[in-house]
Amino acid sequence: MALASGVRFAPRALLRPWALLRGTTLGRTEPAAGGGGDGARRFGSQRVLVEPDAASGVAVMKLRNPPVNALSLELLTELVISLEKLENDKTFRGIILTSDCPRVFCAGLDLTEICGRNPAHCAEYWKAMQELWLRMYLSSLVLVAAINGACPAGGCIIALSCDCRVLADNPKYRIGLNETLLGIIAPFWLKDTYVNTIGHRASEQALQLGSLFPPAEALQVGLVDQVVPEDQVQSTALSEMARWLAVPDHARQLTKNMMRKATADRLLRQRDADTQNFVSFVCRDSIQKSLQAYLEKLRQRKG
Ligand SMILES: CCC/C=C/C(=O)SCCNC(=O)CCNC(=O)[C@H](O)C(C)(C)COP(=O)([O-])OP(=O)([O-])OC[C@H]1O[C@@H](n2cnc3c(N)ncnc32)[C@H](O)[C@@H]1OP(=O)([O-])[O-]
Repeated sequence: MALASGVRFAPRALLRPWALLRGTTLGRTEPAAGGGGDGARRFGSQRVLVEPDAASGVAVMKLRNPPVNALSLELLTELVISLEKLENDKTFRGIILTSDCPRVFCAGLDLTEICGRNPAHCAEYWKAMQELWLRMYLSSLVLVAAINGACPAGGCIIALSCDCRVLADNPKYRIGLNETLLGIIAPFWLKDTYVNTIGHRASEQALQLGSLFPPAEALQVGLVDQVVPEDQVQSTALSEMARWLAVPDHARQLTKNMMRKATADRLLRQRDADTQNFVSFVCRDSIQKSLQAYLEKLRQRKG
């Protein structure tokens, strides 16, 4: 992690994301609607669509893992690879992260990845979640979350890993860490991310209660930076991006690193132990039962 002026500090080779790819189509490049030169070409994978604009140095990254952008192992892996690709391309200075699925930004962990699975699978999955958080939290790029749908649990963490959040003003688009309501516990690094964003007391309360905040409350508590009408989420995210990009990269990057490094280092120091804790916890019979019941409730709710 070199910290010289302008040098990117995101940790490299924390994992080998390619090794996790199973049957994905990452790397596909296709002309964006409207055509154009290289700057208008979009690329991505089955579950992550990247629309780069070389002229502005900003790429829009869209999650598209229908129906609810649950963070499957494949989605986590494809996100890490897309992020790495943009980090390594000096053309880009910022990413706007948004959803391609209607009404949902991201439903959080894909519960089918940790329910009824063996410990080895849960461990592989958790490492991929850690990896994405580390990459996003320490990214040298400006990340703006354009939250155009519901944003619970792991979805909230993805948003909180960004530098700035714009939420659509729709009472159904609630955001927060609701883990306790599923009978599970946010690990320390999710808790730290929450505390770093909204402070200790508000986190203590919201984490225990599993609070999901509607837009006005999310703004009030500081979980998001702006709440705007749904049709203005993208344009507001672009304006926010311009504000962040007006700052010289090296000064902003080093400041970001100064603010976030201790939190990320805490996980880096105990990644294996954190994985073991997670696996032994979610593989307990009682937790598996809670997760199964929650999934069943979600499936029935649909009907
Ligand atoms: C400890 C670690 C920290 C992190 C913890 C977490 O993230 S824990 C995660 C905490 N996350 C939550 O508590 C969020 C739970 N989800 C929700 O609250 C809602 O789905 C919604 C508000 C996101 C969208 O509402 P909507 O009315 O637009 O959609 P809908 O409700 O009709 O669902 C459509 C389909 O998607 C399915 N499915 C949904 N979520 C998940 C999932 N996470 N996984 C897998 N599947 C999921 C659902 O079963 C249904 O499947 P079916 O029947 O088609 O086979």
